[in-house]
Amino acid sequence: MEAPQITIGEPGSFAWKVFHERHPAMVDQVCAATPYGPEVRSRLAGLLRESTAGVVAPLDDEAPDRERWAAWADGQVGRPWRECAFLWAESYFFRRLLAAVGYFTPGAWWGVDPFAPMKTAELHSAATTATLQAFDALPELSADERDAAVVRAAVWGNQADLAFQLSTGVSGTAGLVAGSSREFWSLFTGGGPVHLVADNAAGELAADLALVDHLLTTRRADRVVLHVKPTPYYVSDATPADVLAVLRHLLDLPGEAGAIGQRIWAGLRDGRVEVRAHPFFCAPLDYRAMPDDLRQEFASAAVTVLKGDLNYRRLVGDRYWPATTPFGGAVSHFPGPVAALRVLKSEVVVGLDEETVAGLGDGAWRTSGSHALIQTNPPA
Ligand SMILES: O=P(O)(O)OC[C@@]1(O)O[C@H](CO)[C@@H](O)[C@@H]1O
Repeated sequence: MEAPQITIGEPGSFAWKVFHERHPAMVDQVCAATPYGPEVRSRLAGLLRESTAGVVAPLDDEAPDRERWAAWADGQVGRPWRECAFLWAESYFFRRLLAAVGYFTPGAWWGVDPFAPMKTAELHSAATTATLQAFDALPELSADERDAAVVRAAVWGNQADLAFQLSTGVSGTAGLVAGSSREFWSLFTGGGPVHLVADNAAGELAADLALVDHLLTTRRADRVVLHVKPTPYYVSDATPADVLAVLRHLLDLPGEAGAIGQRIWAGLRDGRVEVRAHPFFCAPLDYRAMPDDLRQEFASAAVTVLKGDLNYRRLVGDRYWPATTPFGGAVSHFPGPVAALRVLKSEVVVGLDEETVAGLGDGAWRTSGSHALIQTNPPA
């Protein structure tokens, strides 16, 4: 029995606040970071008005993905936005934002990532710098400690503004509502291709590259496919350009961060690391609807690792599931062994035990970014 779908029309709900509070602030940030002219700013203002009080308008651009989006928008155009599913609505919002800033239009802003200034600032921030410096502790750790530290970095990197704790004296499990790095590593029983579906650029991506490096150097994977978004998405989501930006940043650093950058660079050149950007990663759909080519890839993977909140929502289904809904049941549609590394930043959660849910109470733990989870579904 499917739980109720999350829509954006419930005043005061998290999804409603994303559209009525987060998006206007984000548009202000985008317009402050790039000198868009009055036409672009007018289109962005119109998108905010439409998405908070109007009906869904069709795409009016000639982008390469237009036909794909026409199919994904079938049945949605003409509906009041407030009736739309949160996942669909926000995904369409970001696709419309790219059109509004001229990302698909030959001209001044063609192919210019409207979120690049924010991603660059985060990559050079004090928090990310501290995270990358903390990589120097990795070689001093035992194998188990390094396993735990690398996973901790990947999980909490999803909080974006967190410099993860590598010292073995610091608990990395504070704020975990489910799972452990031991559970994560138990999925890796020996070699094969690992697929890592990345989330955000900058600091999170740097931690993900450290995880990719660790998977290869510890022979849990003989190759890693790193999936990123084909276009800018949900503000900080990583694109192929962001992978290069983070990799080049690592290469300029001394110590372990630089060494990781060199090993990833070599891995890209010899094929042990591959970057892909399948259109489905910018689709407004959950992973039940993934196309056959992607399904076959994940089915043949030793493990698929999904990073972040949006991937989690797409994996388990963006619904008001009871938090104790078994994770394995919620992800049984996913081909092959799968792991979710996620900071909780929206209301969807499954796979928690009764005691944990009771202990967490009714606070903002679901959306505040204070808690995280590691959940796995091993091979059948
Ligand atoms: O996927 P990420 O980067 O971890 O988080 C994405 C997010 O910030 O955007 C959506 C709401 O705007 C939610 O899924 C979540 O709050």
